[in-house]
Amino acid sequence: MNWDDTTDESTAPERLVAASADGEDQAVEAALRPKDLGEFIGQEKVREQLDLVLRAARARGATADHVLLSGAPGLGKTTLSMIIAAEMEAPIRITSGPAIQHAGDLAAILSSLQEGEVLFLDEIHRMSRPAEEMLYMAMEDFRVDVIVGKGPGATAIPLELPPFTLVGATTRAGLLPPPLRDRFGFTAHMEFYEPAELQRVIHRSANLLDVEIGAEGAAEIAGRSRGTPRIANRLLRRVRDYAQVKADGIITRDIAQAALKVYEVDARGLDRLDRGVLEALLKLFGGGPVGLSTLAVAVGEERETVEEVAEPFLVREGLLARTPRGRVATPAAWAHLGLTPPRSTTGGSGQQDLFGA
Ligand SMILES: Nc1ncnc2c1ncn2[C@@H]1O[C@H](COP(=O)(O)OP(=O)(O)OP(=O)(O)O)[C@@H](O)[C@H]1O
Repeated sequence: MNWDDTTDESTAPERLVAASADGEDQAVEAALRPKDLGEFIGQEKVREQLDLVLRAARARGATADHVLLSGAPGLGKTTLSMIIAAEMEAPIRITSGPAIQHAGDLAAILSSLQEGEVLFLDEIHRMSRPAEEMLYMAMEDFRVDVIVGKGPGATAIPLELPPFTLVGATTRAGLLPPPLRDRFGFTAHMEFYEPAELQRVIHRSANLLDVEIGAEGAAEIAGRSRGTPRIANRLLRRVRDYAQVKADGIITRDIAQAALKVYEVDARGLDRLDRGVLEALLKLFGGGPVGLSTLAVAVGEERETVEEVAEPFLVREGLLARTPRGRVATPAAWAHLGLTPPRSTTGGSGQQDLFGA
């Protein structure tokens, strides 16, 4: 089982609230992708800046500058790369860092690009080192040196490339070596979406999927979508199923609530795993501090699952804090689970207070 919420796109997530794409998402997403910047919801600053970059390039009759998109999975990086190509009326080639293991793989792709083509390189931080170094020269001088032969007899044959636009995407901009980061003319950081923006995403998708949904139903789904359009679209599809089977197909607030109860996604977007971690922290350890390993044993999960899958969202939501003494629940966590903190627990800072230590 792989519940990786952050980087590994190769395995299907089994959680409804996972931000990475599963097989069904991939099939449906193509139909739901906004096709131009006007249709792209939210990310106002990124849209405005990108619009300027693309318009200016078009006016000059030039290829657009290389673009780096950073942000969590499911926020729209692939979608934006396709929009860049569409706005530049250019073809697009899509690949990913892990798919490029050798510099030769990259050379083959680069040398077959057409003039002005957009090359979308997802998970660019996972490319191999030699490929990365080849990319530096390709981005800057539109040239690569292809090495022919091995050992002392090896020779470098320079190969001219047509001008192209590289759109790199990464969930971890901090992992990119500065020489690579510096070669992008435009860098955009994508933020999590506000509930009102997700509501618009849901209405748009419902329209495309021919699903009837009220404003309150959309708000209910938006609030549980963890700031991520991909999750919003996935929850919408599951709620649609419920509405079809249990009601007249129309998504109201009551239907959305009842459906998401069945799927165990709570009002804040926490699923069974997230709630299990919080409940253990509160009920078994009085809100902490408790060590990660102990917490993991208590919920019957691997350390890594708790640390990498459940905790990032709990921390982002301000429900859990990682402190040097261990994991600690915040007052918001007690409130969310409807529990009363032990009297002497101030700000969730813990067991020590509780036992007068
Ligand atoms: N701003 C947006 N407006 C409307 N729909 C959006 C928006 N951003 C993303 N989506 C929808 O969310 C889904 C996921 O988007 P996309 O595949 O572009 O995310 P991503 O950031 O590339 O994810 P990953 O990093 O996992 O590849 C798509 O189906 C797309 O339709």
